[in-house]
Amino acid sequence: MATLSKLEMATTFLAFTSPRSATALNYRFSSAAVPIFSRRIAKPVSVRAKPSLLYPPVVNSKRLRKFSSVSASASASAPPQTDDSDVTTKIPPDNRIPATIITGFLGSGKTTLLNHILTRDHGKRIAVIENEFGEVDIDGSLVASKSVGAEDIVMLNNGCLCCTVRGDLVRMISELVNKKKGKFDHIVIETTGLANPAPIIQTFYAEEEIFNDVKLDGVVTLVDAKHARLHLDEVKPKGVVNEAVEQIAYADRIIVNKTDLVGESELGSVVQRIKTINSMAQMTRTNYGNVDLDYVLGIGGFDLERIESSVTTEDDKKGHDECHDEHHHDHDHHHHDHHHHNEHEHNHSHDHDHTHDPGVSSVSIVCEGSLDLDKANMWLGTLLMERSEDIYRMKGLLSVHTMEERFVFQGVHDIFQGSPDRLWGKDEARVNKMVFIGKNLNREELEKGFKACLI
Ligand SMILES: Nc1nc2c(ncn2[C@@H]2O[C@H](COP(=O)(O)OP(=O)(O)OP(=O)(O)O)[C@@H](O)[C@H]2O)c(=O)[nH]1
Repeated sequence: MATLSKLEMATTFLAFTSPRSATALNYRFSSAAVPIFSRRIAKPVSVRAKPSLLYPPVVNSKRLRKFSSVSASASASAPPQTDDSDVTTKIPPDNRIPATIITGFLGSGKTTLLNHILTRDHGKRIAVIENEFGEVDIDGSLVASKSVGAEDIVMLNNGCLCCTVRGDLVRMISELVNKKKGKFDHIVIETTGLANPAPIIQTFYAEEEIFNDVKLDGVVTLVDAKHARLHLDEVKPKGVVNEAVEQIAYADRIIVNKTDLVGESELGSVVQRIKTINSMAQMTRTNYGNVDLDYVLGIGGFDLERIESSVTTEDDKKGHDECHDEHHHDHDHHHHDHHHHNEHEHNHSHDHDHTHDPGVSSVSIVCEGSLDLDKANMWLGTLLMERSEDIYRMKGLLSVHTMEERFVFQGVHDIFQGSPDRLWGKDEARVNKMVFIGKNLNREELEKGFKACLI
């Protein structure tokens, strides 16, 4: 894993560069970086004492595709790197091999979907990585491997991708890339039904040898319409994650499968429940994983240039003059969830004011206006530092005062990617849009923090 030099480190987190020189950057807020942030944030008097997320310095183009970790040994007093060149680079083209993670609870239909993908005529050569517990006859379950499709099917056995065999996953992907580059166009990874997708997602950012050649295209989560509620509502002992909830929380696309086994109202209730957890993902309903392949391959769920589609809600399309008040939702008191989702019902008469949701939920903020750069850096930087464990995913599109371009960002826990994208239109309303998915999200706190950054 690459480590930033002291100079790079200092300039990475300080807001010295001109807006024109801003370009894409990936960060990981390693625990080692925390003391540095804490020290700086404790002295907010100095501009230097603030982490800069929104105006990252120019980094050389190779760096753009490299993941960098931050070391605590860096000196905060290193001179700033300035670059006044007229850098027009925005988000550079990304030619890395896309990889899709297919996850979902036990029996939800992951292998069925994989077979569907492999047997369809899409012209893509797909390498498959299967993760199963125990001795499983791969050819038995993956009928497609006998016919057309899979260029390579490799198997990770005896362990869960999220823990013991993560090193094997890295080796496998590296081997695929080194030995078979050019022979396949896409990698599909099927996880076990009990996997938590987070460590798998993080592998794509944390391992430099993977990050440079392979990009995460998206997380597709299968949900068994018949049994989902049972799994989602299962009360786990304190500190134990509910895998079914986690799998939905990290998803870019959700496939509610096995709809032939349930009635409309049961299906509607499952769909509502899913939306409380993840309001960002697109959702579809089907049987036997029968979906368009475009729905699962080529998603761009982690691409900065495709942030807008995930943060644009139905309400946004109708226009808005002021900040959305996302607490206008129906609340489900049987569980700890609140319905922070796009197809929400406007309920102005609610008399409860829960601000702290102990479950996994989504919070969206949509608000017109421009942000003060320093304040926004401080807010996002602090949020990442203090709440990254709880914030599973976030995506946003911001309007920063003095910045002609929109600023787009996405994050998974302590991994943050941000970049200016296109220019704001002359008559375009400068609307900020953000979605957070995570645990213990306090909507009011998030909204208050954001609003305090507005000019
Ligand atoms: N009725 C019905 N059965 C389905 C549907 N999709 C898949 N199945 C069946 O459900 C069973 C489990 O499907 P799989 O594709 O093996 O599920 P999986 O998620 O890979 O299962 P695990 O690997 O055990 O986690 C199989 O018998 C499938 O044929 C569906 O939409 N409706």
